[in-house]
Amino acid sequence: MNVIHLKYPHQLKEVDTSTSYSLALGFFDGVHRGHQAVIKNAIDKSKELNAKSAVMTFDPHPSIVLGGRKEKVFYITPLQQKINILKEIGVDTVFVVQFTSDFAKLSPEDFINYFIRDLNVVHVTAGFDFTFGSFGKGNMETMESLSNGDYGVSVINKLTDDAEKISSTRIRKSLQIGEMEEVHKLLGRPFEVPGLVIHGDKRGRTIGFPTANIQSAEGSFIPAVGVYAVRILVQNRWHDGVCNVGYKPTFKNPEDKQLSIEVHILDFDKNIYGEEVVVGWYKRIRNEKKFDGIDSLKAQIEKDKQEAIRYFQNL
Ligand SMILES: Cc1cc2nc3c(=O)[nH]c(=O)nc-3n(C[C@H](O)[C@H](O)[C@H](O)COP(=O)(O)O)c2cc1C
Ligand SMILES: Nc1ncnc2c1ncn2[C@@H]1O[C@H](COP(=O)(O)OP(=O)(O)OP(=O)(O)O)[C@@H](O)[C@H]1O
Repeated sequence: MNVIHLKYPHQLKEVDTSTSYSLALGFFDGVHRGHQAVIKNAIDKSKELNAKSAVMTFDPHPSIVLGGRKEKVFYITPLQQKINILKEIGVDTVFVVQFTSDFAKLSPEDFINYFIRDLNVVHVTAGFDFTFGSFGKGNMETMESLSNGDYGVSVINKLTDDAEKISSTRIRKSLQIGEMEEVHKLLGRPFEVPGLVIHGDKRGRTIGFPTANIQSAEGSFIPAVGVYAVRILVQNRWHDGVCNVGYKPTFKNPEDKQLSIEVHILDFDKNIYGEEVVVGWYKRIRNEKKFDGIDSLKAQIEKDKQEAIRYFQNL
């Protein structure tokens, strides 16, 4: 898959203008099921039209440049992870447009001239609520009416779950409260965080539950503090586990606000310090709490482990 970075006013040096594209348009944070429907349509059209399939996304998130959002925007899939997922889906080319204030000021007509016509796009796919151009003045009707027959347009209907639109905003809210089963359902795959196994305090093995301490990749969002059933990808194999996200109040001073992510991997006894891993999040089991001694903590972790085992047996 080809990744092409563009900045307005852009140079088309990198873009092979003899190639035509069927383009899916949007920010696509999370590449959730709604996004997948948009991208699938662009891929299907590319085959019909003998064109390359492409996704145009933006970086950073428009809200960072424009402001004006009530809720905090963090990335469900930071750019590199989004690119990896698009590659897996089978997209031929990803255009990453740098979202600057000059870009944001483009009129809908100019956006179409520079980013659709100049790139030799023969078909545009976006969702029913896609807007573009300064103040979001352009919508999918504008996209169609400004085409002059130069490109075709597909508008994807609203994909809902429980009668509510599947959206990046909705998924962010679920992540913040640790609703990982909901996130899984809306994304169409578990939420994943890549990271590195680092050294912890080495207390885990002394209480019978050794843990891999994970330093998450920069820019990753960590679900709410608590205990979760997770899977962890180690050396190309997924293993079931139980994960604690939190501050270990049983052992640590509450002032020491150092958030840790640690996974007790089931049936596993290898040394994996320094390994790059991916944590896949499935189900929130409980909140983290302060226990009055090691024995009660151990008993609770054993229960957490049994709950994770049951969960994965029924998945
Ligand atoms: C499944 C699981 C649940 C945990 N729950 C708690 C908890 O509720 N409260 C707490 O203080 N620590 C909790 N811990 C963290 C343990 O205190 C921690 O694993 C232990 O201190 C070893 O960590 P270290 O060697 O990295 O310091 C949990 C750990 C695991 C694996
Ligand atoms: N549930 C959905 N059904 C159909 N199309 C969708 C859906 N969600 C997003 N899209 C389309 O996918 C593209 C990318 O959308 P965008 O990145 O704005 O995602 P979003 O989930 O709507 O985000 P936000 O929560 O920030 O509004 C756009 O063309 C958008 O219209």
